[in-house]
Amino acid sequence: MSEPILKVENLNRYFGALHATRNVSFEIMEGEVRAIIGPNGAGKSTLMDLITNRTVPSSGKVLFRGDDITGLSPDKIVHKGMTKCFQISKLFTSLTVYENVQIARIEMNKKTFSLFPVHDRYLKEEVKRYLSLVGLESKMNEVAAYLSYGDQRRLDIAIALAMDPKLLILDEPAAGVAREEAYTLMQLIRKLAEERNMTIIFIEHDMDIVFNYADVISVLRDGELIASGTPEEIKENQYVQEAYLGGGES
Ligand SMILES: Nc1ncnc2c1ncn2[C@@H]1O[C@H](COP(=O)(O)OP(=O)(O)OP(=O)(O)O)[C@@H](O)[C@H]1O
Repeated sequence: MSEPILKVENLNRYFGALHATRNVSFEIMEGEVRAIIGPNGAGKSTLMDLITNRTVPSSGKVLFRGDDITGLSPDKIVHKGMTKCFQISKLFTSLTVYENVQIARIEMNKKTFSLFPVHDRYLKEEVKRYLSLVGLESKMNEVAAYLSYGDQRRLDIAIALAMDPKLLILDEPAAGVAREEAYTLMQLIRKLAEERNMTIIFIEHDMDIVFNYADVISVLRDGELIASGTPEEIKENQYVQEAYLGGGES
């Protein structure tokens, strides 16, 4: 961890009269695993949509790897190295596991090396490599629709990895999977982050996952960033204690 890979400066977003993101500023260091927490409607998804420019900010800036990416198309942002998983599943459920990653990789290669088409054999090796990173190589010929939900999430991660992200944004990685599987997925995500020096931002409601797997936690309330710190620091935060840890109960 050295340089900030992402800087968010005074981001605001209004939906009519609703101030959904209030002057949010923060930095994320390269290689960091950052959790974003906050109650329903706090503005977590809106903030991620502003960072990936799926929602245009009312004011403020997003800097990624030193470049101002505010207003850049989501597609161009992916090619700069920022990918988001899980919000809208990109899986083609009637295709195989292999084909799903192959399509993502062909798309990525097309835009990156348009003058030099990638050789079939090389592409096959690449796809297998992404599948082995998430433990799905042995299931590569299975149809995506028939995978377990946990394996579909792994496939979603493999597709995201095929975009070669420097920053991977995950929307509730633990949602909808059994506790064991949630921990396994988070261990996988952390391992990938460490091995590939990838930065992770994840939105999560499950505090066990958040406190076990984040390096830094940011807390949103009513669109405002009210605290950022290590799990130990955030555990001491009065609002977090009251809202999440039962500290406010009499
Ligand atoms: N497109 C939109 N139009 C109008 N209001 C919106 C829109 N998107 C979000 N909002 C509002 O902005 C506020 C923040 O919503 P957001 O979905 O970002 O919260 P969240 O923290 O992600 O919530 P959750 O945990 O329930 O997903 C909410 O009051 C929501 O109703």
